[in-house]
Amino acid sequence: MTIIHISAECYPVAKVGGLADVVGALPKYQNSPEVSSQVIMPFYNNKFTKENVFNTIYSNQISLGNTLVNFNVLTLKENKLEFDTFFIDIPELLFKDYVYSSDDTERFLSFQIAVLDWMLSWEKYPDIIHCHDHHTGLIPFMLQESYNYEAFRKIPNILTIHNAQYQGWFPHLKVGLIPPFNFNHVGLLDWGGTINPLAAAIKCAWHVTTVSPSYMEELKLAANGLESLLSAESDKCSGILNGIDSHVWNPETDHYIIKNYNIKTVKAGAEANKKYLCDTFNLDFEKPLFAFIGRLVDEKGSDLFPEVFKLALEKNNLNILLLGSGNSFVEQQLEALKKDYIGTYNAFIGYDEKLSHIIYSGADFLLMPSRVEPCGLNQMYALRYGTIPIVRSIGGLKDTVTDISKKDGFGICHNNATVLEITNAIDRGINLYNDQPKYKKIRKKIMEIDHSWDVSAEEYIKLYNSIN
Ligand SMILES: Nc1ncnc2c1ncn2[C@@H]1O[C@H](COP(=O)(O)OP(=O)(O)O[C@H]2O[C@H](CO)[C@@H](O)[C@H](O)[C@H]2O)[C@@H](O)[C@H]1O
Repeated sequence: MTIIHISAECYPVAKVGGLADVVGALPKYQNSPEVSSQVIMPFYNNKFTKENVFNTIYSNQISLGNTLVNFNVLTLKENKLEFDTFFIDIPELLFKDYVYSSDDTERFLSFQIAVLDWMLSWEKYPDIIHCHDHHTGLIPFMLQESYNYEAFRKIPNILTIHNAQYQGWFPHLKVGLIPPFNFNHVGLLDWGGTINPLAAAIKCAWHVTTVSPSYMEELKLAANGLESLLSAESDKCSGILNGIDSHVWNPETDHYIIKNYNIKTVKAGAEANKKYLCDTFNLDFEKPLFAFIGRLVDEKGSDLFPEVFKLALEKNNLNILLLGSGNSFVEQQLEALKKDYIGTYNAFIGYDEKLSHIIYSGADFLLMPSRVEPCGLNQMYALRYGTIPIVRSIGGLKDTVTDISKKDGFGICHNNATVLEITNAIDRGINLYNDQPKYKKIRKKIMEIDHSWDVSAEEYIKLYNSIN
């Protein structure tokens, strides 16, 4: 079976968030003697593409409306990834030092057309086409409706929704950019009077998955306008929980962290990493360290942090360290807080993969007060590194973290994303930290939880077989 994943991000080539982690791991775990799982993604102008050498295996032109656009398909000369990866190089549109921008309609539409045009030249077509998020959401529509791609009509295709907040909307005025199709079916592109690639994919894909079972149920109630569509299509929808790449995210071998450790050596290992963080960010080693890593957007509850942090830091019994970027007003507030709590608070506004690994290993608690969390990978990384997650019970967080008050519980959960509930949850964390025997027992227990991709990758294979 040949599976083609089509995505805007893939770790370690290009990462903005969790989409990259999933697309960079799932194919590895799907590959077997019977299965070849491959990735097609855009060719960006970034660190990875600068540091690697590529071969051009195909060149052609696509029509984007009336404009002819040149594209190349590239492969790595020396592929160190554990799956075949193909890069669509469209010099004037995709080859930028960013992944997303304001002209994404043209950028990702040209990417999707180039992928399908190139696939037409293949001797053997793939068995499954697996699309990720709205950037590839017009592919299920084009496979079903575009005259150019009639040869692909029988290939089962899947859409995975990593985040339904973003839908890729663009006005009907631009419909001419999409390759010719039966215009009687133009309604398939529409949702609420505009072209909505995510909605089109939900309508046309053979099956739709979300990255956790709870998120699928929640989307039927709140999906940024797509609730009724997801309810109507629910027969072909299901949730499959993400896994983590337990080779990349392994405290025993992680080359980013200061000291490696396993379940037996976690005390010394976690302490060495915490010490590094305290020295680097001027924090107090003796106090528990609460951390946040992620995009500073409302979905993650980050707008609540300035108030939450002030209230918590006033008590002077903890440290807080934040790594993230996003909303500039929140960024400014978090920066401004630094001068008031020197010695117990710090924030690194930006993106830093290495630092994120050190934080997962050196922090005592990881905060995730998300308003929306389709799956969430951070809590699973935290568990593997022995850092106790403090989460709002929503989406994938609800599916992966059980409160310590329950039988076999190991995390701290709260029901609402409010300042009061988050500060209460932090207080519960401090109480747990002060009970060191209990804290250490839980730390060992969470490191044993297995969230590797093995189970979920198999679930996807079963799904492909069922729709084939
Ligand atoms: N400033 C920074 N510096 C370094 N690393 C940073 C960083 N900000 C974020 N990261 C990293 O990016 C990843 C974020 O993963 P998430 O699952 O939390 O996020 P995201 O919301 O992007 O993904 C969406 O897709 C994923 C995958 O399906 C779902 O789990 C999730 O719920 C959904 O919102 C983690 O690897 C994290 O360490």
